[in-house]
Amino acid sequence: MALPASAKCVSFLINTGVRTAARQSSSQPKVALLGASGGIGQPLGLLLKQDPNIANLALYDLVGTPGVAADLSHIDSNCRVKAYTGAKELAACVEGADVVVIPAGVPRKPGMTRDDLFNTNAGIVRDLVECIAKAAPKAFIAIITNPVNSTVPIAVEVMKNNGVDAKKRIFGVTTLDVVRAQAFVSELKSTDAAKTVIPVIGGHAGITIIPVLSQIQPSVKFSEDEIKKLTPRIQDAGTEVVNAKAGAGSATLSMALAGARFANYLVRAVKGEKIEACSYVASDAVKGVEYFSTKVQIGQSGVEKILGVGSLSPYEKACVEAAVPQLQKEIAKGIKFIKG
Ligand SMILES: NC(=O)c1ccc[n+]([C@@H]2O[C@H](COP(=O)([O-])OP(=O)(O)OC[C@H]3O[C@@H](n4cnc5c(N)ncnc54)[C@H](O)[C@@H]3O)[C@@H](O)[C@H]2O)c1
Ligand SMILES: O=C(O)C[C@H](O)C(=O)O
Repeated sequence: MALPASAKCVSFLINTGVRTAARQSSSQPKVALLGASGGIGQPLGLLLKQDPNIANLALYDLVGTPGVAADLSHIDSNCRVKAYTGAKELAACVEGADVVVIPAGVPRKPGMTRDDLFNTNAGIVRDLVECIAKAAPKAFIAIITNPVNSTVPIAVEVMKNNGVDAKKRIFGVTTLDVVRAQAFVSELKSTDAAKTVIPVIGGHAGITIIPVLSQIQPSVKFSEDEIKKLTPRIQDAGTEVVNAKAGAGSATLSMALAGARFANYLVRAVKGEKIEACSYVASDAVKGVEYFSTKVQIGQSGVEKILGVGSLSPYEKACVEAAVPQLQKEIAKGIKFIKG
């Protein structure tokens, strides 16, 4: 028996942890996915193809996009898929996009930090954003490519160099940290994973990842010992996957879910909803750093409100203090890469 259309498309939206307000528009959003043939790109494309909010999906990579697009286009959802391959087709891919999602770049191998990817990935993000600045300056940009703590400032600076103030439209995707926190806690505490909501603040590398377990909804009590075990587990979860994959890359499937969830927030914001979600953005939430992840309110113009870190436990406050110097260094490295 055929599933009703509404049931076909929505399963990955479970536990968005999002509060919504007014819905205004029913336009036909276009999402461009850069790095679409990769470990994240392919399953992310699969999920985006099923998102009923997305009308057009443009797939870009250096290789392989015709095959991925042909495959995805045989799925019976209403979203139209088109392939773009190589730098000459990038502008056409992003032109008219409401949201550009970027997982293009190399992943870690065991023993590497995310910052070790800087030398390769910083240039990739710079060049992609250079083109977006010209062909789609109003697009929301969701950056997955590591090191996110540096690639987001790189993107903002490239836009600035092109005369575009895109600070409010450039988002570092930290949704996987939220997804992991919710998964680990619901497993430990036998709570409903679909209803467990945990903000994760800071950045996206090691000790800059700060799960705010004290703000969990619905309320759950943790012992000090549980908090001291859960926090580093969430901070090191990416490394756990890198080691388990033993040289074959980093998180791709859970990241695809997280990327699709975040892209869904952005598309719905473009269409007129008010979305509250965690993201690493240009922010004044914490003194001494220009970029920080907290819950933000996203609307049609991008980040409308930085919702701040909220009330933190003494342990979480100490985590924020410990994260600031690393964030400062990684943000400065990104800015210097563009400004010289
Ligand atoms: N933010 C997060 O939470 C998070 C989670 C997981 C992975 N990542 C990061 O995502 C990135 C991608 O990971 P992956 O596992 O998909 O890697 P992958 O190597 O499997 O895929 C990367 C894709 O990018 C493409 N690519 C490379 N340079 C390009 C360019 N200039 N233009 C367009 N496409 C280009 C490659 O051809 C490849 O298809 C890595 O940097 C990884 O560290 C981030
Ligand atoms: O850990 C990585 O290198 C990939 C990603 O940032 C993750 O958190 O899984």
